[in-house]
Amino acid sequence: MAGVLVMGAGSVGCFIGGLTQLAGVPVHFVGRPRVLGALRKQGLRLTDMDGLDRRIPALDLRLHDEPPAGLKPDLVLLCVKSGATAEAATALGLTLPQGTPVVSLQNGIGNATLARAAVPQLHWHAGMVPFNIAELAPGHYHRGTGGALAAEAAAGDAALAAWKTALGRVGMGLALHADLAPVQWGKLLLNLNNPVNALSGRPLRDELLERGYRRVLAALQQEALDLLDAAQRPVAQLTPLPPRRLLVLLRLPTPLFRLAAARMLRVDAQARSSMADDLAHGRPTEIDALCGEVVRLAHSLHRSAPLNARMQALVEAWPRRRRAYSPTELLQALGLA
Ligand SMILES: NC(=O)C1=CN([C@@H]2O[C@H](COP(=O)(O)OP(=O)(O)OC[C@H]3O[C@@H](n4cnc5c(N)ncnc54)[C@H](OP(=O)(O)O)[C@@H]3O)[C@@H](O)[C@H]2O)C=CC1
Ligand SMILES: CC(C)(CO)C(=O)C(=O)O
Repeated sequence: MAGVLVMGAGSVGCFIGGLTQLAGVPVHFVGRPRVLGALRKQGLRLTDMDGLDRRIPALDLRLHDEPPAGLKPDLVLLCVKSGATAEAATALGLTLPQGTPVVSLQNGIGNATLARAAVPQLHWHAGMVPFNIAELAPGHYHRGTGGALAAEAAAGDAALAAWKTALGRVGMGLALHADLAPVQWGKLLLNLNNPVNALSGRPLRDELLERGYRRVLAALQQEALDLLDAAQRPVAQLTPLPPRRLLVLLRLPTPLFRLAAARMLRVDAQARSSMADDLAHGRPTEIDALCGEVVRLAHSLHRSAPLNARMQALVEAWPRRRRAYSPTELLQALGLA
């Protein structure tokens, strides 16, 4: 591949862009001063739970504060948070040649569709990142859970196939799907844990070891699954258990859950959801792209999604509260106690 452009050098952009560069592909990173400043000072360090520890010196990083004019990348990775999609897509549309492929590596269902509507001259692909990436220190990004990337691509798509080959050289999987919607909904079900994790104030592993938080997650997922069934939308299985059986697992008493969910608990002790980072830094969250998407699905069926709607309201009210919810408080706040 001649080159990849990362739009939004944050946790996902730096980690996946960095891996792509380690695979021998020239990568350009577009980001904001906080991250670019750190990368200029100390370069990029990538680590993971499986023992990866690689550095890219600052001198070898191509860093930009906006998409560089005249660049013709083979592929663009859109890695901004959902609320920044329209602005980032517009900036890409102003500089990139018509038809440039862009993969949205964002959570939620609608980012690629939104970007396509705003900038139809680029070739938008939905994508999915299954694992957690944390910024452990300025310029240091760490993968704390496992899984392979996924993206939507027609058979024979040259840009995505070349990226898949490149990622394979550094041990990262990329599954290509003709239709990514079932995978995106499967991921959204898992991301319904983001607000639970963010409001718990705890790392993912500690939060998942509290039955009260797991009961909240199971209730949010069950509401979403019932709606997906009613809408006849298929959901891909992204965990060892199918989504409905996962509900049973989540509701088990903790000693049983600990035994039965050993793979799910293979999470770095300090890993937190991306929404926990947003609350900690006072940034807007992606709650509307997660619980909000479930509420919109309900409305499309002339139904309601009261638990997801309530969870969205709790996250939106966080700036007025700023105190973590205990498992009992969260169950009560959702009317589940
Ligand atoms: N982190 C994770 O573990 C995972 C995240 N995801 C998803 O990936 C997406 C990205 O998340 P994440 O990497 O955590 O987010 P980050 O906030 O870490 O990274 C996004 C970066 O993009 C920057 N940015 C925003 N707009 C622009 C722009 N127009 N030009 C250049 N830079 C811009 C942001 O700056 P600023 O903050 O100043 O706006 C920020 O530094 C989200 O949809 C998230 O849900 C999916 C799976 C795992
Ligand atoms: C990887 C996962 C599910 C977990 O935290 C995530 O997508 C996020 O943090 O946004």
